Parts: sequence; structure tokens; C-alpha cells
Amino acid sequence: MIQHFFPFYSIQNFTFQTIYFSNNKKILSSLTMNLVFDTIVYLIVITILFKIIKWLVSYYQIYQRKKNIKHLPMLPFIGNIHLMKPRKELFNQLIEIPKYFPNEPFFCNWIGTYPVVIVHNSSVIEEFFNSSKHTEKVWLYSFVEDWLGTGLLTSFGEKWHRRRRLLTPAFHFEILENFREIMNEHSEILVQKFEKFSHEKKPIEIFKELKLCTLDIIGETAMGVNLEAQKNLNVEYVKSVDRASYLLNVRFNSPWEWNDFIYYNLTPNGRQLKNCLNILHSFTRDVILKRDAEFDETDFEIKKKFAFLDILLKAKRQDPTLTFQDIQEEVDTFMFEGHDTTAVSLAWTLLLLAENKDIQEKVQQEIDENLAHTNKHLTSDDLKKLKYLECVIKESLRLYPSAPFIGRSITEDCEIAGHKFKRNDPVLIAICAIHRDEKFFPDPERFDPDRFLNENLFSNHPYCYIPFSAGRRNCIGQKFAQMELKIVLIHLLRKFNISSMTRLENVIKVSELTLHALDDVEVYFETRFS
Ligand code: HEM
Repeated sequence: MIQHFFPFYSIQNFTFQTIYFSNNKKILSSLTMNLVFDTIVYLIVITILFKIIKWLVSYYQIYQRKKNIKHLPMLPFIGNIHLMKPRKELFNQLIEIPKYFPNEPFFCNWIGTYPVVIVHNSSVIEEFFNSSKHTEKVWLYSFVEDWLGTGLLTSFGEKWHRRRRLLTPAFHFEILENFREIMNEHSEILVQKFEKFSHEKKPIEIFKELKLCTLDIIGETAMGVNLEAQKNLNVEYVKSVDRASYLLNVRFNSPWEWNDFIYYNLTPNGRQLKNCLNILHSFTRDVILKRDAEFDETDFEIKKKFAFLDILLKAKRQDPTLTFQDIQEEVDTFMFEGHDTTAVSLAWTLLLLAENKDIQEKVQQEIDENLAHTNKHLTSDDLKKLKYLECVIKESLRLYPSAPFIGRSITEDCEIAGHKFKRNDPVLIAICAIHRDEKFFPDPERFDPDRFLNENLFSNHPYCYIPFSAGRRNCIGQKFAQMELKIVLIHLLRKFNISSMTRLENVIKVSELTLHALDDVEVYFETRFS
């Protein structure tokens, strides 16, 4: 045993034993084995020591570079982990921490020995939004790559640039107009569903129901497939979208799930996610191949009824280097980015209106006055008239931005606000904290849509309100989302009065890929006119 820890011991032994037992081959070979074993152990110990020293040196260098950035009290090697609250309280904490550093452009959160700079002040945001630098996403986004590949959300550099150029025309106003009908149809189904609950005086778990509606809308607009999620069809795909979104959200805040090998091979969550991803990928692959086989370009031009997928299939005919794999990445990206973000935003808006009855009545009055109690499908002119509703949506996205944090990776060594950054340093932009800056939004926790009636207050600062991010990597689906939010809300508000037994301050908010509620939130929808 002893020689396993002290390899030289066995080398001395070896010399002694070689002299006295040299003609005993068995003993000699066992001694050789011992020597080999000891050498291996010796090398392993040296390598581990070397790695530890390298790691300590790198930690020391990073610490020297980042120590001047303000942070909460930290412990060596632990950083700020001991101060971080559990998942249930994390969102509130992340909104509170920036208040300790009101005059700083950013602060540092040390996850063990790993510093993450969190930007909570719009003063330095320009560095990230106003130039072509720092447009790469932080490594945490690699978790969603298993689902989305390197589509528009996760790609960078030349690939991102080509895709963005290809897809931007798909969000042109005229094309979005084609999707208005789809949004109207699925909103009507939602209203019919809620009417049943209303007659039975039963509450509705809104996050779940709204997700099914927005999934139906994005399914038909992105893939041209009516998923009928609201009618409980395509159950396997719909369940997998929901489960995969949930598992990714959990993984995001659970460092013990970050290692790919351990996660996918040794944890139940990882195995479940792998299963869901297989179902999701094979569904979208089948849809793409079927749609490609039936694709008719003249149909596309004349009927003007098409999905985002058709735009990609048309592009493939002009540019054969665009593969089915590339198309699948973008379709999966739209399915992922285009449903949860809008669903949570609708849910927070309804909860805010349920709690602020005066504001709810004001929106309903605007709808009644402008749309004259009809149940007709909404036109783009209808949508333009409802200015107060627009303010309500904006204010709701201020308090509860669907993407509360976005991550960037520094693309080249640089200095920002007097601090040195190195390539690949991670930075999180805390949209939820930026939106609570008292300089621009006095009494920031108050739900006050009127602040958006007078946007002069903050219009001279382009980055103090950024629910859709800003600059080159802003949300490509912004106009689509705004139209969808308005249409669904009008359908609901012209039909129902909304109330909730749960106060918003008691709803536990979880800040992961999207800002959602930890538990079910029930809301009552009472029919306004029979
Ligand atoms: C209320 C609804 C929405 C909100 C608040 C929202 C917010 C955002 C934000 C903050 C980003 C930047 C993400 C980052 O840098 O990590 C983003 C990117 C993106 N969003 Fe949205 N989004 C919404 C709806 C949508 C919809 C409906 C679609 C698709 C139809 C969509 C597609 C995308 C895509 C593809 C990107 C990546 C753009 C790029 O990097 O070039 N989003 N969104």
C-alpha cells in the first residue's frame, strides 16, 4: 500500500529485489507491474497538482481583473453562492441586488470562482446594442442548442448574419397581415373555451391555457400546421414542447445539471429531455419534408396564404446550399421563441388587469367605443385605434419582461466603463432591473400604463425600455408578438370581466428562460354581455 503513495519507495525496493531475486522471473514481473502502476499514480498526482495550480493562477488573474467591479460580500472559492436565494425567491432577489449599486454601471455575481457581470443600468447598454461587437450569446444558450441547433437565436457571426438577412423580410408588415386571421381564429377558440368555464363559474389556470393558444398560433404561422393544442390534439408534440421548455428552464438555474454527459446519461431530467427532443425533431422534420413535397410556388404568390416555413422552402429553391437541417433549426427556433414568450406576457397582463380593476375598465371602455360590441374578426385598423391597450401591454412588459435576462459573450478584449473585459467574459443584461430604474420610471413597482402616454419622459434614452432587446440582435418577432398580444387580449377583454383571488405579490415569479409563475395561477372570467 505504502508504495502507492510514495513511488520512490518501490523503486528502491526494486533495486534491492533485483539483486537478490534476479533469477525469480515471477517476482520480477510483479515488481515491474508495481513500478508501472506507481509511475501512473505519480503522473496522475502531478497532473492533478498541475491543474490545481493552473486553476488557482487563473482564478487569481480573473479575481485581479474583476475585483474592482462592485459585488456583494464574497467568500474565497464560494463567491456569492452562499448569498443566493432558492429558485422561489431568486427573481425578487435579482431585482433587489441592483439597488445596492445604484451608481454603478454593472455589478459582479461570483458563482464560485466564475464571475458573471450583470448590467442593471442603461448607461452602458450602448456598448452591447449600438455596435457590431459583443453580439455572441453567452455559453448558457448552448443548452437550448440541443433543441434549436444554431438557428437565429443561438448562432453568431456570418451564419447569424445570413439567416437574419434571409428571415427579416418574413416579418414585413404585409406578410404579418396574412397571419392576423390565424390569430383571430385561435383567439376565438380560446374565448369559447373560457366561456364554458365562465358558465360553470370555475377558475382557469391561465399560464397553461394561454400557452396552448399561442402554440396553436405559432404552429400554424411557422409551420402551416394546425396543432389544435387547445382541442387536445397532437398531444405528443404539444406535451413534448411543454415538457422540454420546463426542463430547459429548470436546467438553466441548476448548475449540477450543466455537464452534458452527466445530464443526458445519468439524470432522469436529462433522459426525459432527450426523449422529448427526439419527438420534437422528428415532428418538425416530417412537417418540413411533407410541406416541401407539396410546395407550389404559384400557390405561394397567388393565394398569399403561407407559413414562415414556405418562405424558407422558397429560399431553398433559389439557394440549394440551404439544407433541410438549416430550415429545421429556424422552424424549431420560431416554435420555441414564438410561444412561451407571448403566453407569459399575456398571462402577466391579465393578472395585472385582474388586480387593477379601474385600468381593466378603461381598456374595456376603449374597446367598446372603438369596436362597438361586435364579435367580428379584428382588422389592422381596429388594432391601430386602441392606444390605451398598447400602453397597458407596454407597461406589463416593463414590469414582467418575458425574457428578464439576456446573455452576451464579450467578443474581443476591451474596456467598458473603466473596467477591463477579456474575450469570452460572460455578461448578463438584466432587462427586469433596467426597467425599474427610478430615473426613467418613478415609483417603478406601480402598474401605471399612463407613463407610456407621455413617452418623452424616456424616449431620449433608447435603451431604458428594452423588452424585445435592442440593436442588431433584437427580437425579430417583435411586431408579430405585439399584434398577437393585442388580438388575444381584445378577444378576451371584450367578452369577459377578469378577476383573481391571488394577489400578484403572492405569485411566485421564476426567472429562467422566460419569466413565469412557479405554481398554477387561477383567474375567473365572467361573461360581460350574454
Ligand atoms: C412578448 C413576446 C416576445 C418577447 C418579449 C420577446 C423578446 C425577445 C428578446 C428579449 C430577444 C433577445 C434574446 C437574446 O438576445 O437572447 C428575442 C430574440 C428573438 N425572438 Fe423574441 N420575443 C417575443 C416573441 C417572439 C416571437 C413571437 C417570435 C417568433 C415569431 C420571436 C422570435 C425571436 C427570435 C428568432 C429571436 C432571435 C433574434 C436574433 O438573435 O437575431 N420572439 N426575443
